Amino acid sequence: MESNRSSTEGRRSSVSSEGDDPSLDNTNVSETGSLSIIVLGASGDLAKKKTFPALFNLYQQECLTTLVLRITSLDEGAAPGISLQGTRCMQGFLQSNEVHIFGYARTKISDEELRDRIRGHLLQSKNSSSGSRESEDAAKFLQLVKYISGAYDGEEGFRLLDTAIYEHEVSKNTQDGSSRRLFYLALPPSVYPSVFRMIKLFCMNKCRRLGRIVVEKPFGKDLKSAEALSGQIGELFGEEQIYRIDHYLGKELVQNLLVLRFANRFFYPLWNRDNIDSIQIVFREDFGTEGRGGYFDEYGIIRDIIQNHLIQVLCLVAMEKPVSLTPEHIRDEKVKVLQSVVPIKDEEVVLGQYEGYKDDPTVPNDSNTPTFATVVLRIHNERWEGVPFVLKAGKALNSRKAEIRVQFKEVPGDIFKCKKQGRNEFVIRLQPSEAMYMKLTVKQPGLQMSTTQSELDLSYQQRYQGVQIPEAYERLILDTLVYYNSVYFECDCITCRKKCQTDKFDHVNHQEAWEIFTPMLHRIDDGKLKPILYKQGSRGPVEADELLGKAGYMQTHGYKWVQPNL
Ligand SMILES: NC(=O)C1=CN([C@@H]2O[C@H](COP(=O)(O)OP(=O)(O)OC[C@H]3O[C@@H](n4cnc5c(N)ncnc54)[C@H](OP(=O)(O)O)[C@@H]3O)[C@@H](O)[C@H]2O)C=CC1
Ligand SMILES: O=C1O[C@H](COP(=O)(O)O)[C@@H](O)[C@H](O)[C@H]1O
Repeated sequence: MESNRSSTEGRRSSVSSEGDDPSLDNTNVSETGSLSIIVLGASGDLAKKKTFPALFNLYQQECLTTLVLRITSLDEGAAPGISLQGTRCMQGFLQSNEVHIFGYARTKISDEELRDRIRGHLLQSKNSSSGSRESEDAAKFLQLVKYISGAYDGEEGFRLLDTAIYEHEVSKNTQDGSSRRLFYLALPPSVYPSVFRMIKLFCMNKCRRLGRIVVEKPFGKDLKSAEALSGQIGELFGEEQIYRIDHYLGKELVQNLLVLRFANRFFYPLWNRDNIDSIQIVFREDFGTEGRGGYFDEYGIIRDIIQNHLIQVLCLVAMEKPVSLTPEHIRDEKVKVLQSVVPIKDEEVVLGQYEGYKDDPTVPNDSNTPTFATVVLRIHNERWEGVPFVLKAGKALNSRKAEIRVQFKEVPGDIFKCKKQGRNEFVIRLQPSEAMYMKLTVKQPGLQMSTTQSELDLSYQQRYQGVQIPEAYERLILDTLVYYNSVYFECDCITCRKKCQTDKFDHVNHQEAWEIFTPMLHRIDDGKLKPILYKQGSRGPVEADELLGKAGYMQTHGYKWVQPNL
């Protein structure tokens, strides 16, 4: 222990004295070193519900892949070595012989207590038929998890963390400088600045290219703080080391949006102001802040969901066709959309706060924080002038759902009087039960000539039976790891490096998104815009439905989409 510690400190002092020596940015270093994933904020909600389960799934997929490959190789008489190597390069998921996971937070708990907190969440999303193998895998996975307690702004904790990581690296015989460290900040952004500094000072390994930082949304609290945060992180780390995650971009049906819009002829002529009357992008949750009051009250629903998740979806729905699928080209088009959004009017905003929100001891009694918001955005460009984009997000509502609802205009000169059946709608259900369905008017089957509302339905569970749709965070974390392991890494030119990054990391447009929301957020922070109380388990304030009506949305009465049975 003593010798490890002193060697860590020796290493550290040489790092700090070398400062920004370009030789540290050694792009030729081997990619074979041990991998340490450090989850900061390991005691929290994101870590237990999403980060650790995603890591577990990646860990498990590696086990399964290896197994399947062996069988395939034997059956086909292929050389097993080649197949295995090929898969490792392509997928490179978490290899138990080289990965270690470190949780870090202030809460004083033991390794075992952290494992107990996580265990149930690892198995929650799994189907019970493979129960005992899952539990065995979970037990093995949890043995890779170690916990270190410390402050976010104190040297001591980060030195302990560095020592623990270093011990792991030494145990894997990793050449100094070739170890990989991925720091995942599952923390409220208010602590990012000190955490960035501590990581840089005490935990960043020698080879700059092999140290990565993953940061969560919201990146800042408004335009000014986001710019300040960018400046702080930019002084300490290279842009290629930073991954800004928006997990909505990793959801299957969000990933599908570009394909849907730009690989299908159907949508081309219809996707514009001549045909579309309104677009809603909706996020609903049927639970409240549940122990996250300390984080949530500082941010509120607009910073938590609308400024990032829903605005990213809006960009993909509204943008023009990018020149190609490279992240730069996609970002260029997204930025144009954001820059075309006109300032939000107070009369096109409804805020809500659910009754009982302030019962959380971490929420102040006079909190003005919205837990619900409906905001109408207007895009001033040739395609969308006059079409309201209604963004709606709420906690403690009557259901959990995220969807995009595109409502078309009425048929001109309607000879069937089908107005009463409702307008055509195209709905993309992001979750739960991924689906796309088109609500349309058809002849009621039978002898008489009457019309009814029906749907063309693509329900994923039914259409893609047996296909396991990955959780958003699996994709995202895998991307950061593929960036480490990828065969593309052989060529280090910037274009090849970027190949392995899809557009799930939002480097640019958070600033434009903050520009849209900052004035309204400041009015809320100053108490000039106030939330209306709504009952838990309701649809939110009735004023929000009224605003939707004013924006032109027409509800189809008597129609309800029923998820098809298998
Ligand atoms: N929860 C979710 O489902 C998702 C969350 N996110 C993002 O992840 C980040 C973390 O969210 P989440 O895990 O839900 O939040 P939590 O409130 O659970 O906070 C995470 C951890 O951070 C520490 N912490 C909390 N508040 C403070 C504070 N004011 N100062 C210092 N440390 C604090 C606590 O650890 P300790 O006290 O032990 O140090 C806590 O366990 C946020 O940016 C959020 O937007 C993104 C997607 C989904
Ligand atoms: O980013 C966040 O997302 C979750 C909801 O994520 P989902 O993938 O389950 O829809 C939300 O609960 C949380 O408040 C927010 O920070």
